[in-house]
Amino acid sequence: MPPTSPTNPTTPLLAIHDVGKDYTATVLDGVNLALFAGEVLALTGENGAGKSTLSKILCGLEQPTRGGMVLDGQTYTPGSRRDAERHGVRMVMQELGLVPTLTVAENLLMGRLPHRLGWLQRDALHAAARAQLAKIGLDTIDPATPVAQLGIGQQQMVEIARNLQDDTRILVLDEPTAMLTPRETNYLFEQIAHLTARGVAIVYVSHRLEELRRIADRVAVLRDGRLVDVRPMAGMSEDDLVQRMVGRVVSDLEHRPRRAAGPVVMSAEGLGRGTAVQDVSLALRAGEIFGIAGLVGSGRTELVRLLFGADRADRGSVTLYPEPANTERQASPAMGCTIPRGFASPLQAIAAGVGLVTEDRKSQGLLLSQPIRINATLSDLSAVSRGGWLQRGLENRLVQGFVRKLGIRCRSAEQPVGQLSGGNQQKVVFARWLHREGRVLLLDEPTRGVDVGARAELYGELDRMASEGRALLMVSSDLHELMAMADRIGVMSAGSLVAVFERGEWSEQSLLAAAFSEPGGRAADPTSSLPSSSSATA
Ligand SMILES: Nc1ncnc2c1ncn2[C@@H]1O[C@H](COP(=O)(O)OP(=O)(O)OP(=O)(O)O)[C@@H](O)[C@H]1O
Repeated sequence: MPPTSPTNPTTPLLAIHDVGKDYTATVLDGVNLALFAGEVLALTGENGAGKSTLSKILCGLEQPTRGGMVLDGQTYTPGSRRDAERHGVRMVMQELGLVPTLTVAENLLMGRLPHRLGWLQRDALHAAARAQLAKIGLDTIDPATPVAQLGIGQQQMVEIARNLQDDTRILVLDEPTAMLTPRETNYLFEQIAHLTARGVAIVYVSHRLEELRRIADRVAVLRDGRLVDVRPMAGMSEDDLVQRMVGRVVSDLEHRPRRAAGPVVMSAEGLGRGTAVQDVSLALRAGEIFGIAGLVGSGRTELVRLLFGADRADRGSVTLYPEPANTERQASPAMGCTIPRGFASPLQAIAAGVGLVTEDRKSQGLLLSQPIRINATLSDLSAVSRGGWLQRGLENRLVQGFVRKLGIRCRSAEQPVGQLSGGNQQKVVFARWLHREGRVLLLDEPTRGVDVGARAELYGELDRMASEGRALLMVSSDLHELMAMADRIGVMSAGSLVAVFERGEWSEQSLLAAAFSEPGGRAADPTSSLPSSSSATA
């Protein structure tokens, strides 16, 4: 039963009739869906199932090829985002729409800035902004702060606050918590409860099933552009949800047995940059996954960037250890090569066998207008050439293998990457590193936006890489994922590595407590038992 609306309990606020969308292929077909005032409707499905396309049609960013919509009894054909907003239909997209150089207040009230005799009324502006921020528990943010100075989680919250207007009737949230801390997520959920009590309908798009179960009244599942199920959330388990999404049982988070760690491959000693990363020391061992937990803004991503040479450290060093002559997996006292302040550039890191997968697809250098084939093999042409000649057959076989293994949803390997859904683009980024010979792979939120079925495939690939003796470092906001996959978990807080737990030592609570702790509290020495190193300039 849909929840009752304050105005009318049975008539939908929005009715979607037989909506279809064709690009070069059909990506939505025959979608019929009713949205009721005051409900949270979860929209879920595998990567490429059509969730974003349907959301964009609701919000005027795309127009349907077939079918139509009725909003409150009136035909609804929004031709643009502005048009949809005039009808009270708003969307918080994954890509933030804020202007970084403007202040929080200016972003919040853009287009509605209070003026008097041509002068901007700053006091009125800040008062209005404060009221809007308070709605979402952001009372501590100064409305005069330029958005660029906020952390990414806070920016996401400002984006959400911007869309919480009094005239909002339908709010579409696309993966809204991807960047949020647990505390910010709670504020958001409280705000959603206020909105639904006022009769606002929420469409909530997410791959985070536990969130969907927590917040949604009903769930709609898309598969291959078709709506395969709409039902009340009450009584649905996560397994039920997964089975409806992918049509099979997926056990993505089985806990791995502890891996046998080999010698140290790479270490950091007192690595730091400004206050973002403060003197971090750690050692990555062949055959193990070292997890990094921490809140948004704790320095996790910055640490990975220093290890990869994407930013240059201003203190400390990185040491690389040669592969031991014997293949036995035991800590070897080999001499390492120490690089003061770490790699000078990503090219240097890649040449040394260090790779990076991040969830930030923009910085991955995906060539959006180029086919999947080119993007997947670009990072290592030697894998698809012989004697300096590109071997088309070899390339095709390799790429077909990735597409099959990772379930990349595409027409063919020749489809431009820019036409893929977000999660499928992420799989292409990952595919790049599957065939590369490398000793260390750094992963920053590698499964963000990736659906549950594909995530299981990625976990299998990480297992394989570890068993082949690669050292993996994996940053993740998903503690369950880290606890299932990692052999050790380091926790960052305020730029410092404040604790390192061995498998079997941690609990969700202890990891969270460390993430919220002040640096200088509990600390472990993660470099104990490091082999010796000699200083050298790379
Ligand atoms: N501009 C476009 N041109 C061609 N195909 C497109 C375009 N935009 C999206 N598609 C295709 O439409 C399908 C649905 O994509 P959509 O982004 O709606 O999926 P999604 O369910 O939101 O996926 P994800 O979970 O990865 O975000 C995909 O196969 C995608 O490749």
